[in-house]
Amino acid sequence: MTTKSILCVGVGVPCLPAGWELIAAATPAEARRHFRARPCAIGLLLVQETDSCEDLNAFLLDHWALQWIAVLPPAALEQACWRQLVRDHCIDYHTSPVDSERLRHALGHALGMAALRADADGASPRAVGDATLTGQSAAITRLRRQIVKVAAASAPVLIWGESGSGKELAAQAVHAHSPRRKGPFVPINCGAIPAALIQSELFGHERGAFTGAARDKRGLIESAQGGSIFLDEIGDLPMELQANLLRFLQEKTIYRVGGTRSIAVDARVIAASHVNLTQAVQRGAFREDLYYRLNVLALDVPPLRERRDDLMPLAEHFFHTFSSERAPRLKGFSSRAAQAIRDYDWPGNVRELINRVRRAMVMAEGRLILAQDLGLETGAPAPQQLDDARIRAERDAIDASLLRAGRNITLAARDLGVSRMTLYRLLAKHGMAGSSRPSYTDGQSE
Ligand SMILES: Nc1ncnc2c1ncn2[C@@H]1O[C@H](COP(=O)(O)OP(=O)(O)OP(=O)(O)O)[C@@H](O)[C@H]1O
Repeated sequence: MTTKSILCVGVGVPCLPAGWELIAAATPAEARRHFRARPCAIGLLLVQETDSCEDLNAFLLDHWALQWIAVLPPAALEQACWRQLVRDHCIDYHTSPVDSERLRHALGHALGMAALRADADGASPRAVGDATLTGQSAAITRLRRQIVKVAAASAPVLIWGESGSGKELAAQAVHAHSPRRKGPFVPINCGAIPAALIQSELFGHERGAFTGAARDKRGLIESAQGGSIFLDEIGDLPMELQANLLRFLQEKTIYRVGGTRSIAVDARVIAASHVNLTQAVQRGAFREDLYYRLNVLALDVPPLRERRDDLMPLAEHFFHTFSSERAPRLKGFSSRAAQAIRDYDWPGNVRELINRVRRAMVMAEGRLILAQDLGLETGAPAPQQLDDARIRAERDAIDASLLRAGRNITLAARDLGVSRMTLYRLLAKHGMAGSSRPSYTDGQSE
C-alpha cells in the first residue's frame, strides 16, 4: 500500500492531485472487495441523490477506520439522512462540482489525520508494531504466550479460527514479535483477489507476459522480502497456485509470470484459514504436501463464545477507541447492555462485536448504550429466546445459501428471495461482511 492511496466509492471521480493512487469502486459492494484486497486509510464518497443512504451508511459503519470525505450534490444536503451520514462518518464534505484546490487541501488534511491516528493507536491497516490482542481470559493469555514462542522460530505458521476471531491480528503479533519485525508485513486475502489476477499479484510478472503487462512488476511475495507474508483464507488458493507456493516454501525462490530466472525471496509465510484444511485435503481441494509444509507451527484462535471473560474488556476497548473521535457525549454501556453482551453467542466473533459497538454508538440517544442500540434487546425470557432463534435461523439460512451458491452474492440472494442489497445488509448485520472475510463474488459486476 502506498500511503497516498484513496478508495473512491461512487461514480464521477473528480480529478485528483498528482501523487494519489486511485482505487475506484462504483458501488459499495465493489468497494468492499477492493478494500479487502488493498486496504487504505482515506476514502472519498461520491454521493448521487439516487443512492441509498441506508446502504452507504451500512458500508461506512463497516469501514469506520478510514478518514472519509464526502462529495454531495447540493440538493442531497437538504435531506436529513445525508446530513446525518456526513456528521456520523466524514471528516469533511464538499458539494459537487468539486473545487479541486479545496479537495487538495482536504486530502492533505485527511492524510495528516490518518497518520496521527496510526501513531496514536496503530489503527492503520498496516501498522503492526503493536498488534495487541486485548483480553484477559485464560484462552487469550495462552494464545499470547504461544505467539511469542512461535515468533522466535522461522518455520511457517498456520493459524486456524472462525471468521472474525482475530487470525490476522494474531499473524501481525507473530510478525511484530519476530526478528523480522523491522521488515514488511504483507497481508493477502487469497479469496479476495480475482482468480485471473492472483498469480501475477502473488508472483509478479515480466514485461510482455500477457496483454497489458507493459512493465515488469514485483509480486506481493517479493514485496515481503525480509519480512512476513500473511496468506489469509489459504483454502481459497487455486490448485495451480498451491503448487507454486509449495515450490516457494521448499526452495525460497519464485518465478514471475512470463519469467525464466528464479528470484530468491526471504519471507516467512504465515497462513490462516477458517475452514478445516484437513477436510479440504480429504476432498482433494487442498494439496496434502502443502498442508504439511504450512502446518509446522499451528495456532488456534478460539471463538469469542469460548472466552466470555474477554467480552466486556473488548467491548470497553472498542468503545474507548471510537468514543474519543466520534461520540464524546457517550459514557459507556448500561448494565442491561453489558448483560446482553455477556449472554450473546457472537457467531461473527470480535468483528461482530466491533460492528455492534460501532453501530450502537451511532444509534444511542442517551448517555449510555442500551441493549437495543446493540441490536441485542433483552426482555422477558420467551421473546428473547425467540429473537435469538430468529437471528440464528437467519444466519444459518444465509450461510447455507452462500455455500450452495459458491459464495456468489447474486445467486445466494436469489436463493433467499431477497435483493443483493438486502443480502449485503444482512451480511453486515450479522458481522459476516467484515474487511477480511472470505470473498463473496458479486455476479452482477464480475
Ligand atoms: N483480541 C483482540 N483484541 C483487539 N482487537 C481484536 C482482537 N481480536 C480481533 N480483533 C479485531 O477484530 C477484527 C477482526 O479480526 P481479524 O481480522 O484478525 O479476524 P480474522 O479471524 O482474520 O477474520 P477473517 O477470518 O474474516 O479474515 C479486527 O479489526 C481486529 O483488529
